[in-house]
Amino acid sequence: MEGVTVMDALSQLTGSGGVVLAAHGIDKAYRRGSWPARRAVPVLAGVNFSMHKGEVVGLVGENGSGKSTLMKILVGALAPDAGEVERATRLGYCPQVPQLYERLTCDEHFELFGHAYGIAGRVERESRASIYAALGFERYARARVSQLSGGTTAKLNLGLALLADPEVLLLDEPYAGFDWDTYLRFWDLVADRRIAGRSVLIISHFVADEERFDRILDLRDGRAVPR
Ligand SMILES: Nc1ncnc2c1ncn2[C@@H]1O[C@H](COP(=O)(O)OP(=O)(O)OP(=O)(O)O)[C@@H](O)[C@H]1O
Repeated sequence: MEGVTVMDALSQLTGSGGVVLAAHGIDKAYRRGSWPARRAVPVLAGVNFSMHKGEVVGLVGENGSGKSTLMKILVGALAPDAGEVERATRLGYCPQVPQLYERLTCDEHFELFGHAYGIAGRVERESRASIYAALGFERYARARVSQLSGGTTAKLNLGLALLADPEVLLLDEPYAGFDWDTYLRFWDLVADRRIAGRSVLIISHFVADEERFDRILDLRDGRAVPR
C-alpha cells in the first residue's frame, strides 16, 4: 500500500461494489459544566465504520448513545477528536432537526438547494418532480415551511437530501413523523436506490422491519457493533 492513500484505495473499490464511506478510530467527547467542574464526557470511543455500494445499513442505539454525533462526523458537519473519515463519493444528509427557512416555499427550497448542489435548471426540476411524486407532497409545492405539518416538513427535509441523487444518503430518524402510507413509500424509495447501486444509512431509535436492512449496527459504549 506504500504510496497509495486510503482514498485511492477506496476510489478503486467503489467501481466494483466496494467501500463508499469509511471511518476509522473515531473519538468524540463533549465538554460539560463550567469551570472548575468542567469535564469531557466521551460519546464515541474508537468507532470503526464502513459502507459499501448499494448497501442499506441501520444505525440503532438508545437515546444519547451518539448516533447523531456519529452521523454529523460522517458528513463532515462536526469534527472528531480523533480518527478519520474517508468519503469517496457525494453525500446527501437529512438531519434530525430540519434546517429549513420558515418563509420559503417547498419549491423555493428545491431551487435554492439545486443552486447549492450545482444542478439548477432542468435536472433540478425533474428531480424535484420525482421526489414530490415518490413522497406524495406535490400539493404543498407553493406552501411556506411555516404552514407545513410536521410530516410534510419531514418529507421536504428528506427530499432536499435526495435532490442531487447522492451515492450515499445519510438519514437521521427520517420516518419518525411519517404516516403509514408515507412510511411504505419511503421504503419503496430506499429499495429503488439500492437497486440503482446507491447506499443508505438510516438512524433509528428502534428498527421495526429488520429485513429491510442489509446490516444493522448497534451503537453501544461508544462503539458500533454488528447486531
Ligand atoms: N453539542 C453538544 N454539547 C454537549 N453535549 C452534547 C452535544 N450534542 C450531543 N451531546 C450529548 O452527547 C450524547 C449523544 O448525543 P446524540 O444526539 O449523538 O445521541 P443520539 O444517539 O442521536 O440520541 P437520540 O436517540 O436521543 O437522538 C448525549 O448525551 C447528548 O446529550
